[in-house]
Formats: sequence, structure tokens, C-alpha cells
Amino acid sequence: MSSLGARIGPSILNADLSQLHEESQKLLDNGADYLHLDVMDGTFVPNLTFGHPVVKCLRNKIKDAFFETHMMVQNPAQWIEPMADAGVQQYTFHIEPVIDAVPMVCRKVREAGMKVGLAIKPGTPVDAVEKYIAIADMVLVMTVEPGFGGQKFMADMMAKVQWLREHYPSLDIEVDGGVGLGTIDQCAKAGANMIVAGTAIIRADDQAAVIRDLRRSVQSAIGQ
Ligand SMILES: O=C(CO)[C@@H](O)[C@H](O)COP(=O)(O)O
Ligand SMILES: [Co+2]
Repeated sequence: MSSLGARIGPSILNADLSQLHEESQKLLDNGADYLHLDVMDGTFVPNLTFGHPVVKCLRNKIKDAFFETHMMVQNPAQWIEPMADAGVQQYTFHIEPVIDAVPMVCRKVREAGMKVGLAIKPGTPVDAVEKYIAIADMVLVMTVEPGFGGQKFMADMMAKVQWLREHYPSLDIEVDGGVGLGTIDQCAKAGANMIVAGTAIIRADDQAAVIRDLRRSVQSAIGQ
């Protein structure tokens, strides 16, 4: 994934998970650039989703899409090898539960052959992640409290995105939570280039049109 391309990665969290393969394939057929797979452990966040066995089954059905796992888990180091084995290409984990061990987790993710994404919750300041940017491929600025889809976009998170873009012009910056056609321009203007959207795409009558319009907004902001 090249730096600073506009990329749209739908979250399948609010899809019909009994139809995970079909829903995922539909998103890719409708123009998704990658799949954002939300993994929750019931401890770091008060919700449960799925783990590496389900991701592996999905990979067996979908051979060529880029899989990012958004690891909302208390112990991200625990799931690195199983997720790599399941065919994940980018392992995005929250720095909050491992704040003293971020370099070690990054190194293990890379040794397992995956890209490194560093995620921060709304209450985590951007300087908490800044010192690790050199050893990461992407920073995810959460625009809702992690744990659930369908929440309201937190516009005040745009200051973090803007700061990151000003200081790191070629960094991949992802936003996640409450992003849709009504909020994408704020994200794009602030400098996000990797866009996660769940409800806005999953519930759309015309998924392809929403994905196209999200991408256009980012492309026009970055002059692509
Ligand atoms: O990580 C999360 C929630 O914790 C997200 O990926 C959401 O699942 C995105 O869903 P919407 O907010 O776009 O509905
Ligand atoms: Co997510």
C-alpha cells in the first residue's frame, strides 16, 4: 500500500456476520481498497467480535484482498503469529494497553511479515504515538470510542489528524468511527488518507457510490 494514496477500507462490524464472506466480497466488488476487520476481546473494549480462526476462514475464500485487523485487545502481542498465519497484511493495535512495550510489539509484527498500524483512542494525545512513528507504517486516529459501530463522529479528533499531517507529510493516516458522506470532508481536509467506514457503507443502497464519493473527497484534498 503506497503512502498517501486515498484508500477506502470498509469495516464489516455492522454487516450480517453470518454472511461474512458474501458481505466482504460485495464490498470489494463495489470498490473497497482493503478490508478493515475489527477484532475485540471483551477486555480492552466492552464487546466481542471474532478472532484469527474466522479471519483465516475468510482468507481461504478471499485470496487477494488486503486485510487490516484493528486489534482492540488487551494483549496485542498474543495474536501476532496467529493473525499472520491467517493471512493478515496489516496489524493495527492500540498502544494504550502496551504503552511501555510498543517497540517490541512493532518489531514482532514486522518479523511476522505484517505492516504495523498504531491506533489511539480519543482520549490519547497524539504525542503518545509520535515517538513510534518511525517504526510504524500507519497511525489510526479513532474518531469514536472503540467498541461499537454506528457511533457519532468526534470532530474534535481532527486536530490530531491535522497535526500528524503537518508534521508527517507522507505518513498513512487512518480515521475510524462515524465516518460517512457527512463527515468525510472534515477527515480529508485534516489530512486522513485511509478511511474506515462501517455503517455508512454497509447500510447504503448503493455501496459503490458511497465508496467512490468517499475516495473522491480524499483524492481532491490530497490533489491525487
Ligand atoms: O473500530 C471500530 C469501532 O470500534 C470501527 O471500525 C467501527 O466499526 C466503524 O463503524 P462505523 O462507526 O463507521 O459505523
Ligand atoms: Co475499527
